[in-house]
Amino acid sequence: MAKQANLYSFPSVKDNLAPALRAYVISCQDAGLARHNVFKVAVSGGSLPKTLAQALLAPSSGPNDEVKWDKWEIFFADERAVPLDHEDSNYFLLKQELLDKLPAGTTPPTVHPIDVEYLNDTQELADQYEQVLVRSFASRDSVKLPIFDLLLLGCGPDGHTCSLFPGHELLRETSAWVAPIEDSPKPPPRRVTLTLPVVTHAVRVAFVATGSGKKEIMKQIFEEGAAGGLPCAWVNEGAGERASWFVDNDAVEGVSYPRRPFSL
Ligand SMILES: O=C1O[C@H](COP(=O)(O)O)[C@@H](O)[C@H](O)[C@H]1O
Repeated sequence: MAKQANLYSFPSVKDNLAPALRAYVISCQDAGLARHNVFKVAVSGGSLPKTLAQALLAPSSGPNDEVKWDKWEIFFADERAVPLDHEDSNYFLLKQELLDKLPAGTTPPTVHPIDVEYLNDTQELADQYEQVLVRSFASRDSVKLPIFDLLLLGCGPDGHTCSLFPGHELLRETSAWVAPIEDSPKPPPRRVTLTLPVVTHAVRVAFVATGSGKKEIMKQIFEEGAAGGLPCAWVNEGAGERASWFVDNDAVEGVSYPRRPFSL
């Protein structure tokens, strides 16, 4: 049986969670660079970019603590079908919180936003984004699934992750890498998302969830497991010990699940 997802809980986001997340991301980066000289990562929107910025914009403490931005290839775990300068855009959020704040003189990462030419047709938008993945991860004929070095994901208060929502038929998608959704229960309704098989096949999956507003859903995810039907729990089941949760104590207060002391 696959080992369980790791749950790391910290008293403070700024002082404990962010530094641990930074160490974790850098270790995934270094492993990716050792494998193929590039770090392929996909990121969520929502509350994640802000915490990620706290982690990654901190000054480096030495040669083993360097974010090698020029080697990063950044994709979006999900995206809303809106222009890239729209306040609902996950790209816009990441740009505002993180990309625009990289220190002067940094060679920027390669970033892959959606192609806004296809905003009126979410199937085409998803197909075009899948082609972006095909070009980056080799031809679709020769790879069954793209294997990201790391996925950095959020967890909604309903247990959704990416734009994979509880009870939605998209959870049954087995062949597409990127899928459209026209009826997201959380606005805006029209989006594209990585599919569950892509998520569970990543080398590493890191969730970030903070605040007492996540407490009830964390209980369901960790106490009921995949049987509870929540997308985040399905990722935990599919990825096993390759999944790690970076949460604050407020988010998991009263949750019965073993916490691990954070170490790499
Ligand atoms: O709609 C979305 O929500 C989730 C969760 O957001 P959070 O604010 O509760 O962290 C996010 O991960 C996803 O990328 C986004 O499109």
